[in-house]
Amino acid sequence: MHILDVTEIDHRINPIPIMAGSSILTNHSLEWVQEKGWCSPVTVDTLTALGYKHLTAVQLLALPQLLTKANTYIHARTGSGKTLAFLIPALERLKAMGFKNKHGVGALIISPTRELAVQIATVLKPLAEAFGFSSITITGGTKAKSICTKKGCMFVIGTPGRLAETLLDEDIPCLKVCNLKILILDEADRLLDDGSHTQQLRRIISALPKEQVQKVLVSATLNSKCQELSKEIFMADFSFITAEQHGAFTTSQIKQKYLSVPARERMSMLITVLQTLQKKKVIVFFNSCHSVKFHYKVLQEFKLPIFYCMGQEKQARRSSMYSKFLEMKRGTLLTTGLAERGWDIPCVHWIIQYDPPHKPEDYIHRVGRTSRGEGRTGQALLFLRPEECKFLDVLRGMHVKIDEIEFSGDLNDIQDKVHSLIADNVEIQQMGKLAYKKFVRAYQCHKLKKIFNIQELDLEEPPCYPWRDEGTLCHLVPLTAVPTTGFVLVLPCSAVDSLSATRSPAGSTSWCAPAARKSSTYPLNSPRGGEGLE
Ligand SMILES: Nc1ncnc2c1ncn2[C@@H]1O[C@H](COP(=O)(O)OP(=O)(O)OP(=O)(O)O)[C@@H](O)[C@H]1O
Repeated sequence: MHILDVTEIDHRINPIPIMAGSSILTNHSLEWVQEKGWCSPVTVDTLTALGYKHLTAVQLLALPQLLTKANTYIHARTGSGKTLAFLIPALERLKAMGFKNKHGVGALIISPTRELAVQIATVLKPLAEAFGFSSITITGGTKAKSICTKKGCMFVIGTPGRLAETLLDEDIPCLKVCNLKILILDEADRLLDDGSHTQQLRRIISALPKEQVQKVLVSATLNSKCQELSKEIFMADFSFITAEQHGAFTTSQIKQKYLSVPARERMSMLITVLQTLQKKKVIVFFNSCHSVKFHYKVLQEFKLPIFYCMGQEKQARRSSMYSKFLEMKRGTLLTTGLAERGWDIPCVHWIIQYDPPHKPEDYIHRVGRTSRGEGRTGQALLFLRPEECKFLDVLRGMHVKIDEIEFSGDLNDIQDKVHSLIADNVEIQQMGKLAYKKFVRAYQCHKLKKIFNIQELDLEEPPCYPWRDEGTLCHLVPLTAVPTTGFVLVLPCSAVDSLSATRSPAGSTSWCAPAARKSSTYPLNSPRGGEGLE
């Protein structure tokens, strides 16, 4: 396989293209690209009207490469302009071959989430209109009738499940794919890593022509597993282009930090951090929807400017929360893996990973939601329990530069407030129990089991939520290992009976207020000279 990287642009294109420092842009103007014959005046005029002047490195690499019709993997760090890198050549190729709306679908773009599909459609819209090309988006909830417009469907963008259903539906004849020329998988590793997506992808591919379709797979993290699987699914060879000379996955403009916080202090620490960042635009990642809801409920009580958006909720609410956050100047969004990939939300100042990412690649995509485009900066904060700090070695192995941050301050007041809030509110208790079950389940299924090992969690402290119950932790550890002091505990009778120190007088399911706990004070300065929160 031929691997073309950014150093090779220097041979192909003079002068050396990359702008100084951490810029994602090249020195090459749109006019220069047009003179090379790589794009038409209509592309240049439209992009210029939108405020673009130069191509980014990945765009400069992808354009001549994709015009050759070769099957290609496109790799470049998060926020470096991969969307236009695959859209511009697709438009140019269809134009060059005289593809018309009447020929049916010319380019099919698949994305793992609805939000990302809509985002790609938004980037495509002005360009497609300028070319006179039609485009439609097919995601969960799209009605078959609305698909067949008079304008046609030259570009189709969608999510795997709904696309598979629609393309295989013979009652929707306007979606003619027999002339398809280009198939693009955005966030390809996510699409190929997920069993249900892969199944839908296979169904889609079965409906496409076997010959003539150029396949383009795009991601900031194209691992070898994804490359092997794609070769098997498509039965094709690929070229690999990367805009990263030193294997970087994220821009150096993201200041990445971590906090080592014992389990019992995590919630108070999160509240403290969010109180400090009230005037910033922040995304906080959790590992389950139940965890998002539980933390939302608790954080609301601290009058923080928060809201949530996650996968398992009605599309209308999800879309409205997404649009709201898009427009906001400040505020905190609590979310799950839904927002991990591709979201191009302007001016996000901070990314907080409260629950560890499921895979190292997810870390890269999560922090990549800040510092996007040219000249933008941002910060990322990873919460780790002390026993999880081995994860830092994995990140550093992926060229992630991450420093420790420490706080000064006493968390006791907030901790007391959280405990009494939970003790007084049955609804929050129930939400917390569910969240805790999901947390344990997610932890058990973690891809990096040697690091995120449920058996190695500090069982003297509650792992994440201030209680455990028989259905979750007690089957994982001998009951004797369950601590009897230092946390709020809700246990069913059987478990409570064996924990005399926490037994309620009635002997029924009990709620025990926190007993004496260690107080913790965080020194002001980071040992490695890191900064505090800004
Ligand atoms: N040539 C360009 N000049 C200036 N800004 C650009 C250019 N191309 C793209 N951008 C901006 O860069 C930002 C990130 O682009 P895009 O969403 O395509 O990134 P990406 O590489 O797909 O990121 P991710 O891997 O996170 O999905 C967008 O806000 C976009 O407007």
